[in-house]
Amino acid sequence: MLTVKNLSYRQGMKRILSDISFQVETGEFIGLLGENGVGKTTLMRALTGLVIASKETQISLDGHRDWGSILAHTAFVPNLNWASQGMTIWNVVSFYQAGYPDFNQNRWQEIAEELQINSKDKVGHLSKGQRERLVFALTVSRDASLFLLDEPFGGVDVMTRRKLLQSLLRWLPDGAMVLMSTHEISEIEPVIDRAIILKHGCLVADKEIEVIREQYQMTLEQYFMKQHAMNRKGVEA
Ligand SMILES: Nc1ncnc2c1ncn2[C@@H]1O[C@H](COP(=O)(O)OP(=O)(O)OP(=O)(O)O)[C@@H](O)[C@H]1O
Repeated sequence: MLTVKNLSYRQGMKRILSDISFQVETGEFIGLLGENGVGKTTLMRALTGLVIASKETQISLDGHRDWGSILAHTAFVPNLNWASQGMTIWNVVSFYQAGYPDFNQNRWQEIAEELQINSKDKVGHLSKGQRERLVFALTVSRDASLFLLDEPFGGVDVMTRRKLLQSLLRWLPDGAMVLMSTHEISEIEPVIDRAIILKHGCLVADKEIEVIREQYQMTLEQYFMKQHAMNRKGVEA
């Protein structure tokens, strides 16, 4: 289980994340939604210690509170900036494999084949979409407990995106927790269990999809638009 309590983050004078608390149960797939700049990426970076959250913040993953254990069980590839342009994908994978003992070679091969990732290609020669596919494949190839997927399919064409979402459920290890940010709300709806919505750096909604559909009789997109229309006091603006 992932528990996040009172997560806040400031950059200089600017408050980016304010007092965010939520839990992810074992096996849950969470959609992290919000407009551009609300703090989705920053939240994921804070969960991996890449940005230092305020001292009140408490994060625990499967009972672990120290960063060493949290990172060992969390799969997150924020970007490929660490790889030099001249490295081949094969080099990148070897590097990654050496750094993560839970790297699942069989899964990597299956994903790489499905995504038509050619291990001989150089990182510097990849298109935006191809880089995203590689980041996605590296992330999902780990036998981690928590998977942080930050807009994994932004530059990927719509047909591949849909196929990947379905395959993702098959590829993930049993009991895996997923936090995935996306702007493709209707595409993510069929696969997620719960939606967390951020607005102005605050968590404004944390709802199960079943509740949104059955109790509120809304699609996720309708629910998202409704949250978007609310002002800070929870009244429709
Ligand atoms: N490198 C940076 N330098 C300064 N401010 C930044 C930087 N990166 C992000 N921010 C600020 O942090 C806030 C949150 O950004 P973040 O990237 O987490 O948002 P996001 O919800 O992931 O956005 P998007 O949907 O556009 O990817 C933004 O409003 C931005 O002003």
